[in-house]
Amino acid sequence: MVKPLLALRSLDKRFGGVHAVKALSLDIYPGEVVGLIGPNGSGKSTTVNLISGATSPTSGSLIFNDHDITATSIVGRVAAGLARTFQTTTLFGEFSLLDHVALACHSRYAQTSWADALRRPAAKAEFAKQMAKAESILDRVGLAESAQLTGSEVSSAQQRLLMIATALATEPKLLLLDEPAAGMVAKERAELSGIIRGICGQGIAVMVIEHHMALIMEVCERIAVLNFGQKIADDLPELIRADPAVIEAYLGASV
Ligand SMILES: Nc1ncnc2c1ncn2[C@@H]1O[C@H](COP(=O)(O)OP(=O)(O)OP(=O)(O)O)[C@@H](O)[C@H]1O
Repeated sequence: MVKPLLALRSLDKRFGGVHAVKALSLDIYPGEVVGLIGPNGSGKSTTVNLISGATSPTSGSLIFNDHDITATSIVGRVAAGLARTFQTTTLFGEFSLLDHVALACHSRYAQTSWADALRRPAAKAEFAKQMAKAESILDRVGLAESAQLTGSEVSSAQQRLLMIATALATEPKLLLLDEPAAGMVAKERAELSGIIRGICGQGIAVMVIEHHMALIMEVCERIAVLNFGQKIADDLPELIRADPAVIEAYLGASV
């Protein structure tokens, strides 16, 4: 039997009087694309923050790749193979797209700063390897032709793809995408769907939080639904679409 890559076990998060996430249990398996949907304020971002380590649970635990990561730092989680993007994009204005991804590749850099400073052959070889890796990642997200442009010279959709590229540079086993299609038009969303499929095709599990239902229904193999912090459904897209509780809480007449 395949073991889950990530297992959330009765996760609870309270912010003072606000009970943002309630006894959430959820499994994510290697290479699958799981959607997390729900109305505004239902706890989706808090869940991503709990998984990425940006916030700690009030109770409950997280198991990742057979290890309990409940108390593991963000850096430790990235090293273990967890990466995320954010609802808002953050860019270094003067950096090219290639620079952004190459910088993110440093999380897997095999040489020491001393070897770099002394320009040892092994450090030069590692640098060349990391630049080639950065170029290949930009190609995977359709940004190869824009590699030398700065972040401010590309469209907001391309900036969002760049955020995915920098997350991929950390070589994740699980990628969390927080509203990746925000601000994208139909053509850009279609490209994003293909990119997400390509990522999971390489064995990386993806969790997508997104309000754009057509994208979620098209790209996800499974969808979990939150309402008032509680999971109310976790099923195949076609069953989620027809689930009366989900329709009442969230979908309404939108699908
Ligand atoms: N740092 C915080 N301090 C206090 N309350 C918070 C904090 N973060 C989230 N909340 C509250 O927790 C609840 C869940 O918020 P969360 O942002 O996780 O929902 P969401 O489903 O991601 O919403 P949206 O779709 O609008 O982004 C909300 O009531 C929110 O106001």
